[in-house]
Amino acid sequence: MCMDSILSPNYLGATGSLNLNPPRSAATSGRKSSAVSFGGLGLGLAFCASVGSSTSVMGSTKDNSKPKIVNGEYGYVLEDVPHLTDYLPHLPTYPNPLQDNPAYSVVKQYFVHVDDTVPQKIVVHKDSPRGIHFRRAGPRQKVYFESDEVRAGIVTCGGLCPGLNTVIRELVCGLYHMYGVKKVLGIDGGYRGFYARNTIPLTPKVVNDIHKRGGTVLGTSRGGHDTVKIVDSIQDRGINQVYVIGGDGTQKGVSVIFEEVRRRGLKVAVVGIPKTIDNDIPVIDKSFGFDTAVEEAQRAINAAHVEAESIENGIGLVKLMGRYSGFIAMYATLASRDVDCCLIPESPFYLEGEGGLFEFIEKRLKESGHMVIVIAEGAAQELLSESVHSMTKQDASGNKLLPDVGLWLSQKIKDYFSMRKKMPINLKYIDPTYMIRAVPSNASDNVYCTLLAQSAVHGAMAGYTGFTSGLVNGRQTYIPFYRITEKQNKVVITDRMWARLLSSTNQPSFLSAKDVMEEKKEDAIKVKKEGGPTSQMLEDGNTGSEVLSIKEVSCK
Ligand SMILES: Nc1ncnc2c1ncn2[C@@H]1O[C@H](COP(=O)(O)OP(=O)(O)O)[C@@H](O)[C@H]1O
Ligand SMILES: O=P(O)(O)OC[C@H]1O[C@](O)(COP(=O)(O)O)[C@@H](O)[C@@H]1O
Ligand SMILES: [Mg+2]
Repeated sequence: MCMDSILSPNYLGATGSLNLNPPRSAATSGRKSSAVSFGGLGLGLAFCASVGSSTSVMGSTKDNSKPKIVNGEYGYVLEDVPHLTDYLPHLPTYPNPLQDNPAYSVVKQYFVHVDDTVPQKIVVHKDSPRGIHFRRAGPRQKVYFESDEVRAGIVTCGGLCPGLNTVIRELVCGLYHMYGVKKVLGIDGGYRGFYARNTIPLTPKVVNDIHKRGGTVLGTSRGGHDTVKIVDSIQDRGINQVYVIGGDGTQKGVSVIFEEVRRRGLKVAVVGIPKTIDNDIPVIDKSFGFDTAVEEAQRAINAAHVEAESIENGIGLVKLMGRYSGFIAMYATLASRDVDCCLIPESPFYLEGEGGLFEFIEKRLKESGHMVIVIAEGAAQELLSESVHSMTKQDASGNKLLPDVGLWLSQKIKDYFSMRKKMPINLKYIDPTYMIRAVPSNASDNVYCTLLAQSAVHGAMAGYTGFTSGLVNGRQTYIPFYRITEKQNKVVITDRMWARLLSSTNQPSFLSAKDVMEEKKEDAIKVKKEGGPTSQMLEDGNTGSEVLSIKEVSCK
């Protein structure tokens, strides 16, 4: 693939008329901005806006980096996303080119109404407040970029995930075909590619077939996030729309890039697209590639089952990804029905004694002569640290490197049954870790990636910035970065989904009744304090459909 020179930045912008992002020498700390403006956004809600923060662009002390919260009646809250006009109030607008596009112009109400928002909670009680809402994604009547003014940059960061190439493809094609944007650059090899590599020119022709391949054609990396160098590069290359595809770490990175872009007063829309095989990003219904990963995991589970049932006292042990969240293991188990026991980081277990794992294995082997165990990579870490001498190592992004729980558990099971119980077992350990994330995305993930990418493009063209494009309750939305980065999404083991898993595998919960009661009591206290509904899931509000949603509302 041919490379664009690192030394040939385009400072001028194709229109040559209004250049808001001149080279760095001219773009020092002082730059214009004043009051936060909702003018261009048509925020016609009769609500009070509480906006604030503290940039000092062009000497203005107007506070505009705090959350944009709009309060309405009956407890309605809009957690809005920033807009370029928050700090560049006099930007010109242009009619959306889609209005002349025959494919779209026939669609009734194609443009999203300015007041459309999506509730985070869809299960409510008679008296509960309307709660948090996010801005609905989609094309707007007016855009803040002319087609030939746009120079977009796309980067993929962190671990691989099925669908990365589809998102890249649909960003390029969406920009090109919907908005006539011809200049799109791929950043090579993650964040550090902004300042250490040449860019890769992307056109619909170049990306035409990439969705059929796993991985990312742009390459990826961990570490290397240097905010100043990245924003210098954005400025030097004349990039004015940045699309960053990545997980929790990446979204933290893009949020500081956005802050720096705003501090410098640049007309640059900064957009995150959530990627994580572990599904550990909060708020969104699920992350792209997750379904594909769960589907691919079935192959490993099937193999483990075939091996286990073909031999006396056969045990198939499968390790699946999930550093802190056991979603892949949980959904792969629920989908398979061949799994006898699923072990995840959120549900601590113990090996020996009454109600422990060994007792359950013995029981299952006696009942059916074989069993399949699925374990998430982050499970049992507290047990491992007791018995494995492990130095705490980190990857380049600062993520803790975990010792192999699958190998550890295999050894423990073998030692216990063969040496101590004198009960011969045949254990086969399968580790499909990288196989489930290196595959191309399946059909439904491809559709999901397309919607995410197109929503991101519509948002940037409409001047929104500092947002992550995400699916909430089945609707595409724009979510402020802080909502995505503030916590990790985890399986809630006191929720119905985990209960369903337990009733499907009939494994022990490894929780004594006392523990469950205590957890419920803590939940009740929290609810009382916060005045919210009855579970963490209700607070998160991720409901979706019974089958499709990852995080489910439950009433305890
Ligand atoms: N707190 C942070 N602030 C800024 N950049 C970060 C932060 N955490 C991670 N990053 C950067 O984000 C990129 C991806 O992070 P990583 O944790 O490896 O993967 P993921 O985004 O998939 O979780 C890396 O280049 C890393 O340097
Ligand atoms: O070997 P690598 O590339 O560091 O990836 C391993 C890790 O990537 C993950 O899939 C998650 O990574 P991300 O946070 O980058 O999505 C973990 O489950 C796993 O521990
Ligand atoms: Mg991560």
